[in-house]
Amino acid sequence: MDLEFLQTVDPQILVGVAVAVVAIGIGAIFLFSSKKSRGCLDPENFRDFKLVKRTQLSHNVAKFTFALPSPTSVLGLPIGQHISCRGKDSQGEEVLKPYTPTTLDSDLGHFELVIKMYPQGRMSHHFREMRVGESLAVKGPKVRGPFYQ
Ligand SMILES: Cc1cc2nc3c(=O)[nH]c(=O)nc-3n(C[C@H](O)[C@H](O)[C@H](O)COP(=O)(O)OP(=O)(O)OC[C@H]3O[C@@H](n4cnc5c(N)ncnc54)[C@H](O)[C@@H]3O)c2cc1C
Repeated sequence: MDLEFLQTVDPQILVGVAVAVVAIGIGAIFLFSSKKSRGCLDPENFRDFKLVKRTQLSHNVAKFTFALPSPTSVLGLPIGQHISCRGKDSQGEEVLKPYTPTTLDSDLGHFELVIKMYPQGRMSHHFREMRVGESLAVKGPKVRGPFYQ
């Protein structure tokens, strides 16, 4: 392509066109990102997610698939962060434990947890007893410092 004509154009006009192109690009990126779903989690309040599938992976590990509100919903958990799950232990006492979904926001409409269940584990009891159709109370993202306590 012959670009010689550019040498005849006023440099101020060229700068103006370049600024306009960059501004349109930034605007398009902003528009695209603001249209993305903001996710289904609330860091302050628990929300219920229905268990739609349970797959036993080994004698004490199972994959739990939970439905999001719509087939196009995303969980909205940033990579490296985790959720807080609420359940009841074998004594009926409330227990909260952190878990890291194995799905990403590229997985629409559902999220998965792979859970190892310990014989004496308090939250393990909750997951062991969970059946398809029941709901799990989840809040997040749960962010802590670099060291988990
Ligand atoms: C950031 C983060 C993310 C996590 N993500 C996951 C996840 O995706 N999937 C998952 O399965 N767990 C995950 N965990 C662990 C989870 O939070 C619980 O600690 C685990 O499920 C055990 O909880 P519990 O209440 O059943 O056992 P507890 O009641 O806390 O423990 C009771 C007994 O169970 C046994 N036990 C418990 N945990 C262990 C262990 N780690 N190793 C050996 N014995 C143990 C011990 O005998 C213990 O005395 C995560 C933890 C953190 C900090």
